[in-house]
Amino acid sequence: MNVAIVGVTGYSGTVLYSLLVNHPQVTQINLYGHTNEGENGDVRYLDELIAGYHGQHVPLQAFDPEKIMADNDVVFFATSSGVSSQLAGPFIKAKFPVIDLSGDYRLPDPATYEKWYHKPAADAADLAQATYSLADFYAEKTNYIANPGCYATATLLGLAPMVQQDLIDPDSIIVDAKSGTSGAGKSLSQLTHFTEENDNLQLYQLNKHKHIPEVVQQLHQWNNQVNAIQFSTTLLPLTTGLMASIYAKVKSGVTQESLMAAFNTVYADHPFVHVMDGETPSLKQVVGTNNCDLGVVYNPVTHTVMVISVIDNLIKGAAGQAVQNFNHLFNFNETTGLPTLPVFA
Ligand SMILES: NC(=O)C1=CN([C@@H]2O[C@H](COP(=O)(O)OP(=O)(O)OC[C@H]3O[C@@H](n4cnc5c(N)ncnc54)[C@H](OP(=O)(O)O)[C@@H]3O)[C@@H](O)[C@H]2O)C=CC1
Ligand SMILES: CC(=O)N[C@@H](CCC(=O)OP(=O)(O)O)C(=O)O
Repeated sequence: MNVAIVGVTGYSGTVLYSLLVNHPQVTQINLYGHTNEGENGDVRYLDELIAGYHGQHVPLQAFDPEKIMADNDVVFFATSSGVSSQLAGPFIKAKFPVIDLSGDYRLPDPATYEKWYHKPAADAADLAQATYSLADFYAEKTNYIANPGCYATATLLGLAPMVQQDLIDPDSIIVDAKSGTSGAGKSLSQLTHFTEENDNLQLYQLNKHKHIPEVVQQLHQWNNQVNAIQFSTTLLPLTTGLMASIYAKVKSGVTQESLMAAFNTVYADHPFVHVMDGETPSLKQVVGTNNCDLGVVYNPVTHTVMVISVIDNLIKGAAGQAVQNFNHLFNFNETTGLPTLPVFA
C-alpha cells in the first residue's frame, strides 16, 4: 500500500513516518509539503530536514491533490490546524481515504469550530463527510477520519466506561490535564520557551481550550445527560507524555468493585488500554507506546472517583492513533505496526 504524508516535518508527522516505515502493509511512503514545495528548483529531502533520519532520502513533493490520489491509497494530514480545512476538499469530494491528525474536521458545526479555534472552518458539506474517530471505539462510517486531539484521547478513554454505563453524576466531571511541550508542536511560543517552561508549571487556555467541545460532543453521544465538563490544561517541563487526572461524583451504590467491573468489561477487547485497580499509572510506563494506562481509585469518604489516564501525546495522542485508525479503515489487525512497550528512560 502506498501512503502519503502531508506535514512530515512537524513533530507528529515525523513520528508518523517512523511508525509507517515499520508497518508491514506499507510499501511506499510519499511525502508532500506546501503547494509551492520545490518551486525554486531546490528539492528538500527528509534525511536532510530531520536529524537522525539517516538513509531516508525521500523527497518532499509539492502538495497536489490529483497527484496524491493517483500515487497513493491514503493520505495523512499531520499539518497545523487551519491547513486541512483549506486543502482537503478534493479528497472528500473524491471519497479518497484521509486520516487527519489536526482538529479541522473534529467538530461538525462550523460555528463551533470558529468559536474555539479562532480560524475559518472547513466547508459545512465537507465537514458532514468526516467521522470523529477515537480509534479504540472505532465505528466504520466515512473515508475521512478526524483523529482526536491528545488531551481529548486521554480524557475520553478515562471517562468512557463511567459515562457509557451511567455511573457518575453527569454534572460533576472535572479534568485536570497536563502535557509535555511536544504537544505544542515545533513552533516557538512564549509558553514553550525553555526559560518559561523549565522548572515551572503553567496553566493555559483555562475554560477556553479547543478540546473542550470535542470531549463534550463525544461524551454527550455516549450519554446525553453530559453537557459540560470542567477542564484545565497545564504545561509540564517535559518533552513527551500527557496525564489527565479525572474526578467525578459517583451515583448511589457505585463502589470500587462496580467501577472496576465497568472498566474491565468495556476494555476487555481493547489491546491498547490497560486498567489498574486502585493504583495510579505514571507517564514513563506509556511513553514510546500506543497505550493508554488508566488507574481507577474510588474514595468512599467523598463519593468521588479519580481516574488517572496517561498516554504518549505524539503516539497515542496523534501519530499512533492515526495508524490505529488506518488499520481499522483498511481492515488490518488493530495493533499492526504499533509499539506497546515503553522506552522507559
Ligand atoms: N503534537 C502533538 O502532541 C499533537 C498534535 N496534534 C495535531 O497534529 C497536527 C500536527 O501537529 P504537530 O506535529 O505538533 O505540529 P508542528 O507544528 O510540529 O508541524 C506542523 C506541520 O504542518 C506543516 N504545514 C503547516 N502549514 C502547511 C501548509 N499550508 N501546507 C503543508 N504543510 C503545512 C508544517 O510544515 P513546515 O515544516 O514546512 O512548516 C509541519 O510539517 C496539528 O494539527 C496538531 O494540532 C494532535 C494531537 C497531538
Ligand atoms: C502542550 C500543548 O500545547 N498541547 C496542544 C494540544 C495538542 C493537540 O492535540 O492539538 P490539536 O487538537 O490541535 O490536534 C494544545 O494545548 O493546544
